[in-house]
Amino acid sequence: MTEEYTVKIGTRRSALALAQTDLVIAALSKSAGPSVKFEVHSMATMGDRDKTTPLPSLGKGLWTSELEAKLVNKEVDVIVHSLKDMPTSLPDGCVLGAVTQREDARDVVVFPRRQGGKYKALKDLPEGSVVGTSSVRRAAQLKRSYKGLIFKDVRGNIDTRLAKCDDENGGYNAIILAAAGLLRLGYDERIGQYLESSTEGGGLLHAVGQGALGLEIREGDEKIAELIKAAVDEDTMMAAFAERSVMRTLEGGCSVPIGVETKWVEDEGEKKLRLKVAVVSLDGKKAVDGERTEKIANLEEAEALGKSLAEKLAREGAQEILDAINKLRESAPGALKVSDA
Ligand SMILES: NCc1[nH]cc(CCC(=O)O)c1CC(=O)O
Repeated sequence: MTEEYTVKIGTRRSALALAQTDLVIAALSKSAGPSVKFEVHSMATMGDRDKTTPLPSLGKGLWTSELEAKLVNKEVDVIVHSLKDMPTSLPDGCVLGAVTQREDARDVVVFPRRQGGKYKALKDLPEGSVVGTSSVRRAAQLKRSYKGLIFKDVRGNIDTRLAKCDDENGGYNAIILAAAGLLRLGYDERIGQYLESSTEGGGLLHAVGQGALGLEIREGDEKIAELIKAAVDEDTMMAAFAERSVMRTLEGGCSVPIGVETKWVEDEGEKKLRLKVAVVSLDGKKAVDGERTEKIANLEEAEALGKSLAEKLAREGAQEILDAINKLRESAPGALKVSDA
């Protein structure tokens, strides 16, 4: 007889977080069968509640810590996170048990509806146009290529940000969002331009883990570890471990300008993982870029690839850039906000 039990799933309460949790439950139910029930426990985390403190000042676990406390005391058994919101070092007793198949990992430009499709790309925007993003990674990389654009904070969940973009009094001529969130919520038609390393006029590298979901579980919980294997996408998981290893090695949190891009490629007849990394100063004036392509067979090799490329970039100037940002964080946290508008 199959044992009947209930798996409690922790998640944030935003529309995107709930949609992502539904995707995971659908994947798990298929293999677990009818004897396993799923129960959703949603909550607003500090990052959801505090809408004014600059993100860099809220610390690393702003989207995750309160859910992890519930995991450790067994109020939930699995947490479904946007992988990019998960710090690279987890609390004692918590492990990243599964990474799901990636949605489009790229960042995208959304233009206000009132502009009526007048602009198709960032390079078409007139000098002095205002671009909304609260991410220093996005702003710093775009400042490299678009000297005439002005960057301004835009906070809130995806619906809030789209509304601010469309608001005539909001002052934005474009905002930057992750493709994954828009696609998962069915806002495909709002995507005005995809940004990636090869974008004409200037693109950017996405956040570590962007577009993938991370399932966090208790260390040693073999039953749940086995259950969630059904949600794993091996290629995404190895790529994500390489990306997270870059971040961990450079000791950057979500508030530092580190961009990555990973792709599985065919190289000399073999399948390899290509990892690109960019570390950029806040003003976009200094940047260190790197790329490496290697055969990767497991998570340890993926982490080793990320670590060795990160160490090389650190020696080539990335450490200097990050040290300057960390010094600023201590002396003037407000300076880490994006706004120069
Ligand atoms: N920082 C918030 C956040 N966390 C995950 C996503 C989108 C989905 C994803 O990247 O997986 C977003 C919104 C955004 O950056 O546009």
